[in-house]
Amino acid sequence: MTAYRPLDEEKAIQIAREINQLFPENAELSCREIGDGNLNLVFHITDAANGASVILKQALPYAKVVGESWPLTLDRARIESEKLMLEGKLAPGLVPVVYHYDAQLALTAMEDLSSHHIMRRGLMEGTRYPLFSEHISTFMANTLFFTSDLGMNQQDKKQLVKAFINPELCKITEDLIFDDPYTDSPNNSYDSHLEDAAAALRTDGELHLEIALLREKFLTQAQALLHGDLHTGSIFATPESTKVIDPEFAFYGPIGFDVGAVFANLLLNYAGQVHWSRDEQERAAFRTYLLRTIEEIWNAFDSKFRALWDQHGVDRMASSAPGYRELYMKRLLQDSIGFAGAKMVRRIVGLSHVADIDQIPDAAKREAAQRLALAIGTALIRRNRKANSIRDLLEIAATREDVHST
Ligand SMILES: Nc1ncnc2c1ncn2[C@@H]1O[C@H](COP(=O)(O)OP(=O)(O)O)[C@@H](O)[C@H]1O
Ligand SMILES: CSC[C@H]1O[C@H](OP(=O)(O)O)[C@H](O)[C@@H]1O
Repeated sequence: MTAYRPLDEEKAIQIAREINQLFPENAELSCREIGDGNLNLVFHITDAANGASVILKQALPYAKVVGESWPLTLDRARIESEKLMLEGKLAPGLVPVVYHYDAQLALTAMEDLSSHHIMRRGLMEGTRYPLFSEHISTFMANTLFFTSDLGMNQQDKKQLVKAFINPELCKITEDLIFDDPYTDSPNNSYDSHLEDAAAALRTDGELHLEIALLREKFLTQAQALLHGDLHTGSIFATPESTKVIDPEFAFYGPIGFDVGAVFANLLLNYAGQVHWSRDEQERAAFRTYLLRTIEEIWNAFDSKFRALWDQHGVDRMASSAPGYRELYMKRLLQDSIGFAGAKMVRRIVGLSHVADIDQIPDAAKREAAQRLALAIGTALIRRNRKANSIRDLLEIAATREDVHST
């Protein structure tokens, strides 16, 4: 049995050689550590002879972004590999293939997706993804419906809840999204020009009530097996293809948390367009594209989820009680809007930010993007329980304006 040890590039090559059938015995392999996320090591290994390649992802026993002072369970590597394999069955073609999982090394060998781009980067460069709404709505409808009490055996579901208990990673979300931004937490991090906006978040009782309710949902509602961190940095895309990676935050939670994550990250890019677009015309066009994408995602998700319910629903009461389905879908929409808002706010004042905003070099433009993201995020949080349609979200985004400080 191999004991756990963090790999370096040389050791990663050795491990790749030991994994059956990844590479021919005498292959000349090269390796680069390419991890740019907050938590893990990611090794890209290539065979010089034919360009064949593989990704080895290894969990560290602490959060990489903070260091050894923030210990973190290695079990997240098991959760990630098992979730990826389940997603591969429920949403074929929309996740990388898992070749191998090593529990001792907390390591997953998976398909190399370097032919794709991280979607966050693509959006920052102005790339459009015409099939994204189709793909991500299928991914979410299939993975969420078939792991919920609506779409799977309810006794088996309880076993899945147990297998995906993920307390340490849930605690990160509970703190970073549903607590820190609303108090004077040492985890928070924001530009000094935002002090007034950050202070306002700490004293806004109406906002705190909505966040407390969303937090309660996140803590208690085992509705479906979530990806748990479905942001555009966890999506590889080309105009033709979409692949979702990095489900180490997976657990049984409220469906709107995944849907809201997608909305939030498209809206963070929307705010960042104050810089990423070349001129006002391009900005308006790209923002229209982003809002249209959100609308398409919701509409496609809603109709695919309902169709799965029609064809594969297992819960007699849920399928037959008059008005239940309408209420269920309306609550999903409201939750998605609320969680989207919470996820936007945390990326501006909390511990971990997004490149769409942080990599804006000009301070005045960055501030405009940050304030726009906060204005949209807080408005979504306030609206969530009153929302009736995806148009509520679109109207909120479209009517908040860029505010330049200079
Ligand atoms: N299957 C893959 N194929 C190619 N590159 C990958 C793959 N998985 C991860 N990466 C690269 O590693 C980076 C970090 O991966 P990610 O899973 O997001 O790590 P973390 O869990 O630390 O956030 C990604 O942004 C991407 O550049
Ligand atoms: C200390 S973890 C902060 C943050 O990082 C995770 O993102 P990723 O794994 O994609 O880098 C997650 O969003 C956490 O909230």
